[in-house]
Amino acid sequence: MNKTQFDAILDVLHTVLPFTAPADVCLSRYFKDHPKLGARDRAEIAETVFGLLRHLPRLKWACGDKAGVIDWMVAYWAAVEKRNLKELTAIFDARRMEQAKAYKAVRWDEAPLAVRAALPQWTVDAMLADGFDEAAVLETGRAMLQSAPLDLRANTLKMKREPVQTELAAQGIESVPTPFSPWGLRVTGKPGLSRLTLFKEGAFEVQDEGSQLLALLTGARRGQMIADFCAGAGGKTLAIGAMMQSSGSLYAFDISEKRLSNLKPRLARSGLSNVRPQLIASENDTKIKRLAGKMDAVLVDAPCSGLGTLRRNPDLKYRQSAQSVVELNAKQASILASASRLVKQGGRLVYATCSFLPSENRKIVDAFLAGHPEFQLVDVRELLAKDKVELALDGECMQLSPMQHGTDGFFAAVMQRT
Ligand SMILES: C[S@@+](CC[C@H](N)C(=O)[O-])C[C@H]1O[C@@H](n2cnc3c(N)ncnc32)[C@H](O)[C@@H]1O
Repeated sequence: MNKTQFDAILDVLHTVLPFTAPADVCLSRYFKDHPKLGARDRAEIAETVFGLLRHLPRLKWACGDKAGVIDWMVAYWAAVEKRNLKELTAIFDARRMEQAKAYKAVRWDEAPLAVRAALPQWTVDAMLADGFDEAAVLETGRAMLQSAPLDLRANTLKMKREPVQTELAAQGIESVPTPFSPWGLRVTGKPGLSRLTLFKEGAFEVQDEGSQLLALLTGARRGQMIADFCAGAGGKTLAIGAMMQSSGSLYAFDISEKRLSNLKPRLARSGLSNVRPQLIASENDTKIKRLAGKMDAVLVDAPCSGLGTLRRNPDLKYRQSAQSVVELNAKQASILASASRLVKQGGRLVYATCSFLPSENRKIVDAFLAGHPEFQLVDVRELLAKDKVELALDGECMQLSPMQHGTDGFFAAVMQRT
């Protein structure tokens, strides 16, 4: 740790901590504005900012009410990272060094549950209200403190998984097949991938294994009509398009013009020609009504709290609240009901989120099924077994977690129109 890195971390934290913009956006902007920072400085800055965000509830507890950003940084290095304090003498005065020594002796086991789980109180309250016990809160909170692996999805329209792995190895990038997704590779370390010709030519996309499994659950096949209702920048659209081998029609709906425009370069790389991006005003847009009853499968990757991605986006736990989850719940129910109208007789409806809160997941599905007896829940375990995916799951729906599956915390329920 040197003074340049320390000052940069402090600057970035001052822009991130009001939580008015995503931390990764603030960080990218900072690096763009400071092009002279070297790769090692950037890595140290990013790791410390994200580490501090992950552990913030603990740091606030350890430092007390009157503390500020520098106190949290001292506590982070001393009590969480347990750095050799000598490393910090170039930056901190004697008073701060005394503080650092005191933080080193913090007893986390004496802290309240939310602090031990490194989650804000509202998240813990929501989890307890949703049926989590204390052990599950702790296990989930702690699992979300790890950094996430780097997963790729081979674009089988262009190249199968094994040759992608071989080509990457030839470039010095090691990877292993992901345990569940038939298209996934888990890369060692965090090498830059966007400069590779293999990437530019569309042989792979970066995509968490859990996200790949959501696409798999649509059961998309050649020649079908499929809708990705909340397509965003198209992570799952691209996977579904490859399953369809670029045949049939794949509608990519979203209300965000910006996100859909981010899909365009990815689509160009992918080689897919069956995707129809469609900007809609809301889930009740007339474009939806015209396609009612026509789709073989509809994926609803609903807007959600994103709590299942805390390994990648630790600031989300401060940017969401009990109130925002309630608002999301109403949106999720409305989107699911509207999207369901697209599904044809015998067709499949997949409801998914990247959250671990049952209020955003199973409760939305149960309420939908209660009001739509023409849909039946399908056991995800049977579908996955047919695809030869051996995944330990507790029920008919898929709830993935970093601790059990090594993926982000995705949820999916599959329903069929009878
Ligand atoms: C979880 S993100 C989708 C991520 C995307 N499927 C992917 O794999 O990259 C949820 C998306 O829902 C979109 N959305 C929000 N409200 C919507 C609505 N009423 N109808 C359709 N999409 C909506 C958001 O713009 C956002 O892109």
